Amino acid sequence: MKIGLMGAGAIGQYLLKHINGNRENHMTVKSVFVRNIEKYKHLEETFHVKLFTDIHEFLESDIDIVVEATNIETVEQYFHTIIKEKNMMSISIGAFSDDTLLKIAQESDSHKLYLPSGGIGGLDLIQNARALGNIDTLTLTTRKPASSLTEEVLSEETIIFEGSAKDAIAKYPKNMNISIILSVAGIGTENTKVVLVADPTIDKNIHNIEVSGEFGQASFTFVNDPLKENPKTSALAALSIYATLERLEDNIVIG
Ligand SMILES: NC(=O)C1=CN([C@@H]2O[C@H](COP(=O)(O)OP(=O)(O)OC[C@H]3O[C@@H](n4cnc5c(N)ncnc54)[C@H](O)[C@@H]3O)[C@@H](O)[C@H]2O)C=CC1
Ligand SMILES: O=C([O-])CC(=O)C(=O)O
Repeated sequence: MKIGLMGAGAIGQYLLKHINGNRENHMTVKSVFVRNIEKYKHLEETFHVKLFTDIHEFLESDIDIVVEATNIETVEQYFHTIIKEKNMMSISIGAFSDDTLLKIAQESDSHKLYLPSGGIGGLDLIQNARALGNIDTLTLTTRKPASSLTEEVLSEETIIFEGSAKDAIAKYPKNMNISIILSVAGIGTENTKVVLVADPTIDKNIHNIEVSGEFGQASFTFVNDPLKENPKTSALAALSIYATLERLEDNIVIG
């Protein structure tokens, strides 16, 4: 599988290292879309990729799928163009917090949109639970190191947000993408409740999901190590892209 990567930040460089640095898998990043060629020039030699700043040239390059690891605005800017030309995997899930882009993807008869689970898991259960029955409540409680959420110096854990996933992503676009994948898998952004806690005593990103409905009830807790290049981002988010890409080529589908 030939990959076109958008973004060469923490997740992007993790993917370059683990995909192009591993001869065992059947994936290669061929093209990388960046804003500043000079800044990332070194990647061309290290990972044998070609850098692009023009979206059309990037999409016309020798790639099968676009993997996005930039930010919500970039997805909003380029999604329409990309999905006409290629399959896309996107991790800046906040871009799908209203139905606009999801509808376009749903109606596309030529290309698919893949949304990896990112910093959480359990989305198979959530989708199963809502398939033929109701989900009554769905709540995400996220606890992150205070410094990744606020510039204020906090001496104790503080709830900095409580409300819907829709409002959570608007206020914390770099920290609440998981609230949107959870909503999309479950009962929508207005019905999914979020509590966000800034905790000065922890160095992990901890996510707790509580769900109840006709199926019964479930709770999950994820205690994630952050990526050292970007402590806002859990290593699991980068892994979820890598593993979702791998599964695309598998004959056995689990979950
Ligand atoms: N769904 C999930 O569970 C998670 C999603 N994320 C999201 O994943 C995305 C990437 O995260 P990180 O790699 O940690 O962020 P990062 O800030 O380390 O890297 C983002 C990179 O994108 C580049 N970029 C920005 N605009 C661009 C454009 N128009 N064209 C090309 N490149 C552009 C930036 O220069 C930067 O190098 C963010 O949107 C983040 O919020 C992060 C963690 C979990
Ligand atoms: O990586 C994480 O733990 C979650 C995150 O930042 C997000 O959802 O935006």
